[in-house]
Amino acid sequence: MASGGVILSNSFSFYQKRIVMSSRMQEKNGGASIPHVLSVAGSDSGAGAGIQADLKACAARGVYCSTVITSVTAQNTVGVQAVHAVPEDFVAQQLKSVLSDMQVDVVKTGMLPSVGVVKVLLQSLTEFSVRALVVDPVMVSTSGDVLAGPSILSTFREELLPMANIVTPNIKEASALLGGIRLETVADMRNAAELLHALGPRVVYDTGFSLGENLLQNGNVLVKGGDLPDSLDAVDIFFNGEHFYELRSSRIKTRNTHGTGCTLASCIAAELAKGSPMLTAVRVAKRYVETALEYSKDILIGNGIQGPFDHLLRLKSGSQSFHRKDAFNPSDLFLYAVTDSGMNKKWGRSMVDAVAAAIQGGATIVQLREKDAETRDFLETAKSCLAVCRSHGVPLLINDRVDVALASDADGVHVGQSDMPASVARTLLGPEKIIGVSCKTIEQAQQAWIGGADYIGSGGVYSTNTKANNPTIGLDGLKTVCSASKLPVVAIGGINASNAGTVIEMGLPNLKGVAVVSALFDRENVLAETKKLHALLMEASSSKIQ
Ligand SMILES: Nc1ncnc2c1ncn2[C@@H]1O[C@H](COP(=O)(O)OP(=O)(O)OP(=O)(O)O)[C@@H](O)[C@H]1O
Ligand SMILES: Cc1ncc(CO)c(N)n1
Ligand SMILES: [Mg+2]
Repeated sequence: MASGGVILSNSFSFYQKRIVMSSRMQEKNGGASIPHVLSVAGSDSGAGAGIQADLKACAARGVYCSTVITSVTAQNTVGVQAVHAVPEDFVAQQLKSVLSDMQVDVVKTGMLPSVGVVKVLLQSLTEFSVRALVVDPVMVSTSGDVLAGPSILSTFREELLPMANIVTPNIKEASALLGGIRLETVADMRNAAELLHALGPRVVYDTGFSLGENLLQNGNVLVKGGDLPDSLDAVDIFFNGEHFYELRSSRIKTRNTHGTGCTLASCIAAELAKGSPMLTAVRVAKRYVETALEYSKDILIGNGIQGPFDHLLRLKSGSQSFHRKDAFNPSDLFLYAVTDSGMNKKWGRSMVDAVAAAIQGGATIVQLREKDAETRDFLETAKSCLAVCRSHGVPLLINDRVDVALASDADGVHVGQSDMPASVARTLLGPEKIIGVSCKTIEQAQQAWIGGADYIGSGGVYSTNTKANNPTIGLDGLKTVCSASKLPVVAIGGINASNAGTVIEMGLPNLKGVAVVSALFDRENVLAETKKLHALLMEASSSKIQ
């Protein structure tokens, strides 16, 4: 059962036909299928919960998310100001548009504002097959506003829950579904999970990907304890019909918990779409919510009691987009300082002092090159140098170590031919960071361009003792690479005050500057040497061959 396994269920036998059809279509198109969640939910104008949370959660988990909007809410961090239900036949139309065209793996439901909408959804699920149904039985927002009234309870209980592979009520929703029973302790939550399991959900779930003991899974219940009174941990109870699992994480002290429920359910759906077994999907989802809350605990959006959090873990002030003024500017390559800890140690100065002096002397970009440092020390040095560079608007790149660049939030990396390929570094670092690649040949320059680099470093132009076994390419080699490169070039290797002028005066196309190590750092006075070289480069630039 390699793809599209047989789904067994009390009423979902129609699944099989569709799965055979869809795998045939995928074969015909020849493309890879992408894990796909369809969120059937309401819109939250404040974008912390509902459809917006679902889209962000799926994006963060690397899964495609299509959307059927059941209701539009005017909502913010204060509460829900108004609700406008989308007509049922229009919900049906959206479902048909998505499901008739796209291969959806998992449907996740949020706000279903009327019995009619639930019926429309169930009808669609008899026409188009999916692998699993995740039901978040949204009823009341944290602000106390009603999102689905009590008239819907019996439809949830009798028609929706029996179709769900997992249902994820919070404490209030579990209580409402069970006729208003009291839920105040973890023991009450266990009891509720068992009672809800008896109502359904009992659809047998097949990931369709993995064989073995995880292949078939019974319907599941997750009672979420985010709102459990007096609880130090955030405790959720998972029950699969056989075993209870008490899933605990630390309770993050934050006001930014709006949309945790929607996010958790979407993340479960996303993991199922990737082929995870149910318990794994739930554990990953809980860990993801905890991580996102911890990251976002101090962000401030809105003036109400419950704020949204950051699903993509990128908004915190201090992330680079707040500091760098603009994208990579090739003229920053003009005087490129590459550090060397051995040299700085020899002259009795710290790396930060050396970098500060180089910047003061006119260095336009700095690369931190640490071949022997322990990772922890390298990271600390990177952070301190970054503070200096940021305060002067000078980009800081890290030699070779993409992990250190990421951890320190430096402006980018410079990689050699035997380091990580530029394309992989680009995937890890994202579109904003700077990537430079050392290239000796036209082919390497071409490859750097294809891989998404921003500039290339070409050399060694002259022989140098900062790099062992590094053949020089000379001025001719530099000329060849510069003429063919689609990227800006910085010349490197044995360049100093006595030869920098010659390099610049050649007027090579794309050559934007020179990179130097010893000429700045194997000297007693870094500030004076950098100033001298800067003046010389200015002079040479004005007289270069046009
Ligand atoms: N402060 C917190 N720290 C850590 N985890 C939390 C916190 N608050 C909620 N959670 C977790 O978030 C998930 C969602 O639980 P919660 O009970 O808040 O759902 P919900 O009420 O449906 O959320 P919402 O209606 O705001 O979308 C659960 O896994 C819960 O344990
Ligand atoms: C649209 C919408 N769906 C779900 C919730 C529950 O958080 C909400 N507040 N708003
Ligand atoms: Mg909820």
